[in-house]
Amino acid sequence: MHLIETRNLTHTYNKNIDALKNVNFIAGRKQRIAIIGANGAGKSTLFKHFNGILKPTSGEILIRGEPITKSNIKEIRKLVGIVFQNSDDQVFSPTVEQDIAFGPTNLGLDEHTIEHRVNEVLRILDIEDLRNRPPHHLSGGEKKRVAIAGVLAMEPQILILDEPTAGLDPRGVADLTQFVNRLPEEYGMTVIFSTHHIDIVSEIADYIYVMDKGQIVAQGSMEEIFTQQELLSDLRLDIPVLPKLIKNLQMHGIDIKMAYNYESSEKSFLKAFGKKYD
Ligand SMILES: Nc1ncnc2c1ncn2[C@@H]1O[C@H](COP(=O)(O)OP(=O)(O)OP(=O)(O)O)[C@@H](O)[C@H]1O
Repeated sequence: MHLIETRNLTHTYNKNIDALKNVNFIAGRKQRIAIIGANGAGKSTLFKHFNGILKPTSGEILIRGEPITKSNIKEIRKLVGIVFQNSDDQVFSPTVEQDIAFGPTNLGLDEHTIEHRVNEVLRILDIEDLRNRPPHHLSGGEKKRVAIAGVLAMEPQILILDEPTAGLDPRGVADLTQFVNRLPEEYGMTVIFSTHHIDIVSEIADYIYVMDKGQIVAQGSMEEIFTQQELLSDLRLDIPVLPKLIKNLQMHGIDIKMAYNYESSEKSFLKAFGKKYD
């Protein structure tokens, strides 16, 4: 049984905008899945089906093998946490601490557990210094971290991040990359994220879906996706800078092994230049 499965999921807005067309998507335990696609491809619409915010026009969405119904929607929202693109809509309490406590409080947890969870996510996201600040006065990147903390405090099994790096500074992007990479092993979570920041895809994802005009047009490992440069370019997408550079070097006759993320590229470069990697 898959954690999330969609079968020919189709969504039409206002009876005339086909935002999703026959989408077949699968997410398993402890996966890190990237969904890439140009503006309007349907990424956010797909996410809104994962916890029942939207209902399919046709087709199915199954969470742990079951369709979303009135009787299980509360349980499903505990299981699937979504951080939306616009963090403004997700932070609203007088202080950051209260804001993060909102979800766990709604789950009916006791005070001690709530306090523990709030402290834990403030630490994980390195925002302890924001604890007593009003969230609506925070910067965009700070708000984003608070929004992620609020969802994480509910300890979802599946974390959905809609463009998580939008508005983050370079250090924020690096921190987020590191943080997301730890979630599957340390917390057993599955992470599904969309992004226009292609270089983080190669640092985080172990599986990629490519969307265009409401459809999944390609899916696979980094190697399977990033070797399709022409398709990506036709869809207004790109490949990460490191494999692009390595490919150019190979075309200039340099004997260097293809790699996709920073760590494996470093190994490839050191080997190509006759240096030992330790
Ligand atoms: N509430 C809505 N009502 C009508 N049309 C909508 C609504 N939300 C999205 N759409 C349309 O559905 C299509 C898919 O939009 P969606 O937001 O899912 O794309 P996206 O891939 O997340 O885009 P982006 O990268 O710009 O965030 C677009 O054509 C969009 O204009």
